[in-house]
Amino acid sequence: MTASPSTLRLRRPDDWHLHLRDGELMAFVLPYTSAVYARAIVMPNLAPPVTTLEAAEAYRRRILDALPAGHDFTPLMTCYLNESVTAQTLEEGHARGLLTAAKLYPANATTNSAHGVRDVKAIYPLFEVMQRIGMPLLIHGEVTDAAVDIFDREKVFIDAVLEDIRRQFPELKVVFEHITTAEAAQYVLEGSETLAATVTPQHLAHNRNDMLVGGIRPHLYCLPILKRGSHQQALRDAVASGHPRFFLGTDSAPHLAHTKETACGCAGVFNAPHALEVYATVFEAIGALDRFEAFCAENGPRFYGLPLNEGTLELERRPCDVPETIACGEEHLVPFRAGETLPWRLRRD
Ligand SMILES: NC(=O)N[C@@H](CC(=O)O)C(=O)O
Ligand SMILES: [Zn+2]
Ligand SMILES: [Zn+2]
Repeated sequence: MTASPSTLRLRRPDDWHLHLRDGELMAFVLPYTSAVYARAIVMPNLAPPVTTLEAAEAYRRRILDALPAGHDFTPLMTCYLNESVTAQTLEEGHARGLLTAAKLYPANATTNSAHGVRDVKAIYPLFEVMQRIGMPLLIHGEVTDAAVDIFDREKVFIDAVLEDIRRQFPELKVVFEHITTAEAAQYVLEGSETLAATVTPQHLAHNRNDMLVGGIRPHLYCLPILKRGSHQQALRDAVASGHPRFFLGTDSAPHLAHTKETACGCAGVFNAPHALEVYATVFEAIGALDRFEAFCAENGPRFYGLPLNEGTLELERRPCDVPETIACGEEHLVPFRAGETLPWRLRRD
């Protein structure tokens, strides 16, 4: 590959961490993802959360029914773990191909996680089953103790919770989702082949100064919260290394603008419209364009044990203007990088 190519052709990517929401908002945001990605791991933190096969099947059907004509997209469904979920649900859902993975949210760690897990050890019997059947465990890795500083919650989670899960269930596939710290990157780099991580475009492109210096930018507020620049650099180093167990997961998490631009704003970045262009910009900035396709389209399916996608897409070196806002019915959404011009543009035929 030349040092500064004018186009990037890559295998069609997948998004291994996505919030599609439900109802009208889901129908509105879905095409941004389904136009680009062949598959996405669909997060189950609806209200109420997806904890049964009936709920997962009905949600999957609603997503498929909302797909625009001509979009070739497969939603990979997940189950929200808590004390109400049965081993039978996971086994049967996985055997039927309905449930690809299950998600651990520590109770109250993030948006719609009030029904999450209070005592992780109480669901160890479910991990036992998942390990046996080869069903990946996806983790929002933050402790929620009031005494732990918000900037330390991911780092503390590793020793307080994750390390014991890894020791007790070494063959359980674990995805440490949306990692934000040097400690998490290091933990995955040193881990066995059953441990992987997703990395978002916002955590690669930004640090907490971007969110807080010169005014507070609520559209960069997400969880886990952006960390200091040295952590951003560690994430960049991890993906630049080409390590096969780091892969694309946008964590696109739409919230209507008025719920973010308020005294107590929601956490979540709506990045589905231009996540791929931002990832490309970061990979170029760190001199890792030769690792870009594997990050987007190979490492994820290999970890999950799924086939690589067949099609390709192309990014062109042409200015791409991101709108300030995107109207959504009477409301609006503010996309990631609103009002900016990105150096890469996805070719949309
Ligand atoms: N990332 C976020 O800040 N928010 C996500 C939840 C999550 O992924 O933790 C959401 O559902 O809004
Ligand atoms: Zn999360
Ligand atoms: Zn998320």
